[in-house]
Amino acid sequence: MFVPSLTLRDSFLFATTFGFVVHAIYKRYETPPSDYLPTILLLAFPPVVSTFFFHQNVSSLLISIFLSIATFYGALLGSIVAYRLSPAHPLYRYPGPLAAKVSKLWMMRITSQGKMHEYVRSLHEKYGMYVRIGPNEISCIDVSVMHDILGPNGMPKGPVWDARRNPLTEPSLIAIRDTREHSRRRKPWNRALSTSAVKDYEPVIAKRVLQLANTLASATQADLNGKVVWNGDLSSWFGYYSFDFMGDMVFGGGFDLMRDKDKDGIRPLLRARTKNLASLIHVPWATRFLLNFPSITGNVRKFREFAYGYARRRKEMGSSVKDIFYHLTNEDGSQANMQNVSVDAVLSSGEEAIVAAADTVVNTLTGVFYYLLKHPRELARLREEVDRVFPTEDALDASRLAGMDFMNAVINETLRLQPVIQTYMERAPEKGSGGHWLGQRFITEGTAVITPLFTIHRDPSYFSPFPDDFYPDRWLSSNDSTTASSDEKHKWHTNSAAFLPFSMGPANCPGKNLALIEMRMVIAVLLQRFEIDFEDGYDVASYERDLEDRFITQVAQLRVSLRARK
Ligand code: HEM
Repeated sequence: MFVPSLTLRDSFLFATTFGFVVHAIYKRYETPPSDYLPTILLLAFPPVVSTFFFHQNVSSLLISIFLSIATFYGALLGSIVAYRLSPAHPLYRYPGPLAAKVSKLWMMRITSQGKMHEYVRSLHEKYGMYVRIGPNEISCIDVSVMHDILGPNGMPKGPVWDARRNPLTEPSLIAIRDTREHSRRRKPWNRALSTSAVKDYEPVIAKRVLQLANTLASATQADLNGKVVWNGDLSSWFGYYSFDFMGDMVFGGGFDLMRDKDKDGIRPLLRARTKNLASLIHVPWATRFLLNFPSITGNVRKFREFAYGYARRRKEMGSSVKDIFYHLTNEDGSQANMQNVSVDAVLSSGEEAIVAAADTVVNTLTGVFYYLLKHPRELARLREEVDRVFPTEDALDASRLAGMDFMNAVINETLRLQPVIQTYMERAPEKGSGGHWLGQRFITEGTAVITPLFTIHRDPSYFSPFPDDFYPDRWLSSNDSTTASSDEKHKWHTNSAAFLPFSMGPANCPGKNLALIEMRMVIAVLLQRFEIDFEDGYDVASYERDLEDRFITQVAQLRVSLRARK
């Protein structure tokens, strides 16, 4: 067999050229590392071959290996960095931090610190409406193009969703990037969360809300001064409530956290899962590979097994009522378009429903009480509204609750300041489309765009004055897209087109109605039953300090003191 022999100089040239070629192949074909054969061929084969050539010139095998690896990977990484920073890159003109332009590892590091929302906001303050936050990713806060990004003629979901799905099973709705498949799988969700379906769920919500209020009332005890109080973390109790309700609606019951206090540790498990997945969003191509490491993604797998277990049980049990699972799985067989949905897809729907619904409601409810307790005047106004609308009976009538203007203003203002998805609502041009227009700007295929709500919702050009402060009044003027209140002291500017807590377009939140009913009932009934204050000694500043952006907002404790109202 002919074995070529190369000089030392040619060996360097060989390894360097291979580095450039492999970059070109990766750029063209985007081979993920989970495709093991191409990965081995591209990343291991060239250094092995060039080691052989180096060894023809250098007697030490170790030095040959070192020279080969350093030259090949040096050329590969150098080529990647040079391209990402060069005028040839389609995002060359977009400003942003150098490290972010070079590698996604930069944003991964920021995400791991839990303050991505604040960081992205600081970037927009420095660079403007459009910021390059990754080699192939921009962040956009230009409300005039939100329709082009999220709307019906916008773009499908972006690559972060590849990281939030199990690559070994069917993706759940939220992670489907193909527009047609998404629209097919979205139909049962629309049915399950339609106004008429949600009406059927109201008695279940009311039952769980009363259980929450009664459990807290019975937990109150006389303190040293003879006052009957309950001191504790309200956010945990919202977690118990929310899980119990979603357990009823998705799995036909089975969770009883309000009764048993999360003895199985479901909430900490979900929290750990959320944290693990958050950092992975920046390296979606590595998810399948990383899922093999229990230390990195053990919680992801464990939560999935837990949710799949309940979903399987619910599927075998069948339903006695039309709950969410009934609609999602086409239990009555009435939907022809659902006949081909696999068991895997059904099970992942169960997991998705819990994840999408539980944490979102918990964090928003906790935020509402945090802001109300910080603003006792607004708390008193809301209590007055509740007492006026429900003077004698429990506040459980969803249609009257929906008509309470100040209640809605308080919820809106909380969702403005503390959106559930703070940063990563991401979209990317459809595969094969070549790109997409955002107004006058063309975004090439391969670029992803995020619309960071935390930044948009606090932008003074959309919400003023005091965009960082809690002022429910800004929502009380007319419903025009840009409004100013007649309040003499403050002229409010509220651009409702910039208010997107439930997103917009074909992938917006189908659970909005359900979430609002759940939240209004809890808020109203707790205000009817209890006087509420921060617990003595609670460090109020810790709430915002400890709040984290883990793709989904994560709130820490909210320690309060409850006293039964006379
Ligand atoms: C305060 C409560 C909630 C907020 C603020 C919220 C917010 C959101 C947002 C912003 C999205 C879209 C993300 C994007 O555009 O990329 C979304 C999607 C979704 N939400 Fe919610 N959500 C809440 C509660 C719920 C509830 C109670 C459910 C019911 C089960 C639910 C189910 C879903 C589903 C299934 C999706 C995926 C939709 C799709 O991909 O087509 N959410 N949510």
